[in-house]
Amino acid sequence: MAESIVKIEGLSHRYSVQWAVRDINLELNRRGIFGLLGANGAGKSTIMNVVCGVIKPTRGSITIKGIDIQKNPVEAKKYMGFLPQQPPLQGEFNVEEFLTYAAGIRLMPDKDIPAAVTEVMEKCGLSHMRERLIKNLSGGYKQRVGIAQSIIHKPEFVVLDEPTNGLDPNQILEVRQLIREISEYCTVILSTHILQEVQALCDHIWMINDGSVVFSGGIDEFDNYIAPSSLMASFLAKPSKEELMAVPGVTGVEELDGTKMRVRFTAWPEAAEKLIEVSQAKRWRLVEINLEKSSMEAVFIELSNKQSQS
Ligand SMILES: Nc1ncnc2c1ncn2[C@@H]1O[C@H](COP(=O)(O)OP(=O)(O)OP(=O)(O)O)[C@@H](O)[C@H]1O
Repeated sequence: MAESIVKIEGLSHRYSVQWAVRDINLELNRRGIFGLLGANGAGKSTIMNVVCGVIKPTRGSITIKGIDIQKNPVEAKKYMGFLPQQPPLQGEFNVEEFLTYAAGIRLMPDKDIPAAVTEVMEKCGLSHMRERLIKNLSGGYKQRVGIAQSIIHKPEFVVLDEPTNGLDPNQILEVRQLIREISEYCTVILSTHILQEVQALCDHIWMINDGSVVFSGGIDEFDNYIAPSSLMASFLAKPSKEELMAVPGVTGVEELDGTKMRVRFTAWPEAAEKLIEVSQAKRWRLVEINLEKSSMEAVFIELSNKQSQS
């Protein structure tokens, strides 16, 4: 197995008496965009802040490239970048000055800073804004600067907390494209409560609910998390509702337009197989059959009601 880039073991954190996250175990050892998905208050920011060394966990350990962030934070932080929910920008600086300052904070050698600033401004589409005061930038450009400061030192991985929050639709698309480009040379962990965001960007989802991981898997697995329970069938010799209800496993029938019927069932795929078999035997002339999958929103709601790791 490849060397782990980030390893979270037994992470639990409480702010006062209440646990914000409990017993989180995650490991990342490849490039890609990993989504940390969860409703507001699920615990995403707490996990991100702990992973980035901003807060010390009540329990558990985090290593970055094998380096313990609590024991050796300066060394561990060389390998990571972080864009918090509120980007740490300085409005009175222009873009170039701010990125130079950010590179200094990252302890980059002085001689390497000008070239790194030029490179990151190019990567993030900021070169033409280099002299613009940050306070005068649009939301989308401010977010680009926030992302630029997180990757200026060429980290192995970068953590982006709600990176498209508050942006307009065009800015969202531009920032997503930038994140895709960054993921070609850097592992990205992205926190969001927006399903379309994970769908558009992520290879892998961890869903957090009430401080625990309730799902870990690919987008397709997430999409197929709820077993289908209805299908749409089109018959040229349409049977009656009663005839369809008599097919073993069918629990409900709804007439739709023209030749179409919606058929609900309990067991997948047995009920659908049985429906095809009976259709042939009774010459209902079944010409189309489509499974009706649950929406990602339905999966999100189902997982939001789940309590612990699967
Ligand atoms: N500084 C704090 N003091 C006390 N409780 C906190 C603090 N920060 C977060 N919490 C609580 O911890 C839980 C997890 O919060 P967290 O901010 O990690 O969730 P989140 O998934 O990032 O939510 P959001 O998407 O709204 O930022 C919530 O119940 C929140 O109220």
